[in-house]
Formats: sequence, C-alpha cells, structure tokens
Amino acid sequence: MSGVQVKICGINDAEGVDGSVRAGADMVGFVFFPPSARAVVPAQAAPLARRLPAAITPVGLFVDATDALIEQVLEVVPLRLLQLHGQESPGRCAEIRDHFGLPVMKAIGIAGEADFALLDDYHTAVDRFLLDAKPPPGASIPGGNAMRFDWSLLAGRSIPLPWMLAGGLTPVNVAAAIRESGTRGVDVSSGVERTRGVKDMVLMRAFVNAAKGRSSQPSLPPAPPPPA
Ligand SMILES: O=C(O)c1ccccc1NCC(=O)[C@H](O)[C@H](O)COP(=O)(O)O
Repeated sequence: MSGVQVKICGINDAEGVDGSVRAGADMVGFVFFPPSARAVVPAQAAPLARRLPAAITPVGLFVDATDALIEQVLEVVPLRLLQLHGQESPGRCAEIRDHFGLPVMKAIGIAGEADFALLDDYHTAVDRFLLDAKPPPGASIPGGNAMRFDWSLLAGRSIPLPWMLAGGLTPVNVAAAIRESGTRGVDVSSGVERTRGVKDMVLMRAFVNAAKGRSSQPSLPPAPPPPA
C-alpha cells in the first residue's frame, strides 16, 4: 500500500495544518464554500497554506465558484490544485484551468455503473478526478458527508486520469477501500473529525498510517536501565 497519496480536506486552523504535516499527509484541502462548517475565508487560509512545507500540496475546494471568488482566494492563498466539487461543466472546468493556470481535480459523484460515463466527458478538461459518494438527498453540502459508495465498482477499471477515492473513509476502513478499489490516492474529511469541522490529530495520524500501510502502534518508551 505504500505510495498511496493522502489528502486531508477541510483544514481550518493551525492545529489542523500541523497535525496533517505530522501525520504525513501529501495534500491539504481548504474549503472555500461558505455554507460549509469547514469553510475558511481567504485571509484565514493564507497563513495556513503558507505554514505547509513545500512537499505538501495546498488544495482549494470550490463549489460552482465565480472567477471573482477564485481570484480573491488566489491573490493571498498559494494554492497548487483546484478541486471543483459542484456542478461545473467540462467547459467551465477547462475555462478555470486555463484562466488560473492551475491543475484542476473534478469531483465526480459515483452511485453506480452509469456514473462512469461522465469521466469521458471531463477527461480532457481536467487533470485529476476525485471519485466521491453522491450526497444524500437534502444534504446542505455536496461533499464531506461521510457517505461511502461501493468501492468494488472501481476494481480493475481503467480511469483515464490520475484519481483519488473519497467518501466515508476512516482509519478503520481505508486499507480495505484501497485494496478493493485499487486506488493510489485517498481523500478524507469527516472520518478524521471529532465533530463536524473539528479535526482530530490522533485520527489523522491513524488514517495516514493505515492508508500508507504503516503501523499505528505508538513507539514504546525506552526500557528502564538495569538496577545498579
Ligand atoms: O467538506 C465540506 O464541507 C465540503 C463542502 C462542499 C463540497 C465538498 C466538501 N467536502 C469534500 C471533501 O471533504 C472530500 O473531498 C470528500 O468529499 C470526502 O468527504 P468525507 O466523506 O467527509 O470524508
């Protein structure tokens, strides 16, 4: 399982940034969607993104955002990947990618076989896919709902771009999700939270360890010296 990339999404404070770094995440996501409990404003996200070491990719999550919002964010937040999590069409994705000169990861909701047809529509307009569960009916946000889908739909399937698996992943199920889906990247938000919007450092570390196939056992204290 080593070599699996891990993105932790919905980071909104310095503790979450430092916890993600210590846990060994590869990407950290900031939500620029005001209705979300995890949302950040540009002035809040700027110092958080700057706190990340260069090896960790800061990702901006947008939902049907206007150019003006993305511009306002990019003026102060050094994002390196744009995650589009709304109803953006392939044309809109390509426009955002060209206009802002940043790679785009498009979230695609998967509930069944038929949803994979969308990948053909988007694959020349974006750089990566995030294959996520569809939100439950009536959900107030289109992602980050701790919903999973049937990972076996992905087994052995050829996806035309690099992709990550998302939706209802936790420290307990992520290893099985990787095994069953064959993914090389996972994205988590709810599964590493104490309460909605509040990340838990122990869960983040356990998640990254499980995704990367590392032991989560705390290291033992040194043995006491022999009696004199
Ligand atoms: O997290 C949000 O608040 C959010 C709001 C609007 C669109 C997407 C959102 N989150 C997406 C994610 O955090 C992840 O990319 C993914 O959907 C996994 O979420 P979870 O099931 O909570 O692990």
